[in-house]
Amino acid sequence: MSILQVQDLKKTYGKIQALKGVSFDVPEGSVFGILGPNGSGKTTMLSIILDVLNADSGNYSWFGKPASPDLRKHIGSLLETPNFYHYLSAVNNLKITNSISGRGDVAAIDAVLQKVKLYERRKSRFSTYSLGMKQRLAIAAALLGDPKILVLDEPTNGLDPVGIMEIRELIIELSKKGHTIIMASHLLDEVEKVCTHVAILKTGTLVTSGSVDEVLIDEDVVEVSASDMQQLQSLLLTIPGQTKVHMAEQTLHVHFPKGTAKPEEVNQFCFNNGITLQQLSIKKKRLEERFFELTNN
Ligand SMILES: Nc1ncnc2c1ncn2[C@@H]1O[C@H](COP(=O)(O)OP(=O)(O)OP(=O)(O)O)[C@@H](O)[C@H]1O
Repeated sequence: MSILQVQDLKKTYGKIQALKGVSFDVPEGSVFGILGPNGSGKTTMLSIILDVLNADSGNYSWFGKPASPDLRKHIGSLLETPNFYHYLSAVNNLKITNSISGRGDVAAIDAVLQKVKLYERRKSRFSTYSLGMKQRLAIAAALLGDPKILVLDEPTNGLDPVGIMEIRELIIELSKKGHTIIMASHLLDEVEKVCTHVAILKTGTLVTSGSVDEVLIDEDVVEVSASDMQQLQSLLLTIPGQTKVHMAEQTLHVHFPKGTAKPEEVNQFCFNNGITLQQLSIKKKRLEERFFELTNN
């Protein structure tokens, strides 16, 4: 079931077309990454689906219904880092957040601090926290009221590798606990590690969306090597069905249309033609490689 359906959203700022008719669906339970180079429209998209900004046209629905204040209670969000009080503890900061937003109750504060693994440090001043802990507190604030959905804009921005890893683990943990997470990011390696689905934007246009596997696998690539690489390359150019053969570092990549490569047939073909393969594997594309292919960036 789709938790969010976005249909043909358009938004301009003066002469700038930030979104040029973007549509995609976010499946329930997914960790959905919205990716794109700087200025591609990620923040504009998140601001519209959170009702912070009005679209010029198009629509979106949460749980199959148009946005409403009641539905909004099921969505926690983190668009900008909240202004926490430096001299107050996590607990007291969240009490203030709670009294302003009316989300959750004071009793829920301990629970959200446990979820983001700040419970042990709940009484320490905010000023003593690492950047990663500060970001986890911001996510705790978004979790008040136990929303089914979390919308996060660049949740690892400005963090060091340890902070990034903490947020990654937290997102995976929250997903396991049943939250659907929608996050904008430009850290492709991180997205590949945490996201189940992605939408890729380029200058306001959706380039592709779907499960990470669907987006990554646009063709099959078999990676092979043998003692005589020149001879192998000449032979592979004659194998039925291949669309491209090229040398990549120490191996040869043989491309086939999606879903058609059969490694055992490649092996048999080489063997029948007098070549014993030293290596044979299906090559999986990295999200980074696919992203650059799709956005030409
Ligand atoms: N308030 C605004 N006024 C004018 N132009 C804007 C405004 N906000 C965004 N834009 C422009 O709209 C386009 C999309 O911006 P947006 O911030 O949505 O992209 P983004 O993908 O989130 O970028 P980044 O990764 O740099 O945060 C950009 O060209 C940006 O300059």
